[in-house]
Amino acid sequence: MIELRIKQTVRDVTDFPKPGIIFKDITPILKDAGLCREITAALQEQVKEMKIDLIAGIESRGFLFGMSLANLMGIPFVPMRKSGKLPYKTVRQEYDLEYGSAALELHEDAIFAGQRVLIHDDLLATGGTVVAASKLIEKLGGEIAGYSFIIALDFLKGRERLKGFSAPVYSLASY
Ligand SMILES: O=P(O)(O)OC[C@H]1O[C@H](OP(=O)(O)OP(=O)(O)O)[C@H](O)[C@@H]1O
Ligand SMILES: Nc1ncnc2[nH]cnc12
Repeated sequence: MIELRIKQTVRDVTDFPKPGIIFKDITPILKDAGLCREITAALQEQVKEMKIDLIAGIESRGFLFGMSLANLMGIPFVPMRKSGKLPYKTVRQEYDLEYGSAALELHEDAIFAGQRVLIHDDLLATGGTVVAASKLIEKLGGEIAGYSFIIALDFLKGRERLKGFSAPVYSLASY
């Protein structure tokens, strides 16, 4: 079962990047090409009945499987990046993290009004990042079709923060 494979492979790193945080390190997954293929296929299986025009992936770990998934589905991928990284005109949203604060940006021509967007990230924790990503998509007139994560830290209540966006939330492994 994919959830068990993911949990057996992810590495817990205590006190990173700050004391008290147990960091879910997905880099061991990336070394297992077979598991990466299975994860991408499982992510696709969860959303295959949905109408999705494009996938928006969140820097940096959301790029890894977000791009693979978009490629498998034959649809575009757009990167949502941390402050100051995108070269063209952007829309911007500040947010708080489990361990700090940051801002996300998106090229203003990345999404057209009415396009249905699947937001992908590796991990849902407090939901601060993905709420900021959702606001960026709505600023450009996009519709949020759903949310796709590999891991959800359910004890941090990120799903509850996403309720206001009325879109399904999928994950492959929950803690
Ligand atoms: O639900 P939240 O509490 O907002 O946390 C989840 C976010 O935190 C991590 O990213 P991070 O900001 O550490 O950046 P990285 O992907 O570049 O490592 C993770 O990849 C998510 O994007
Ligand atoms: N505990 C955690 N592990 C990995 N990424 C995270 N992003 C936010 N919290 C995290």
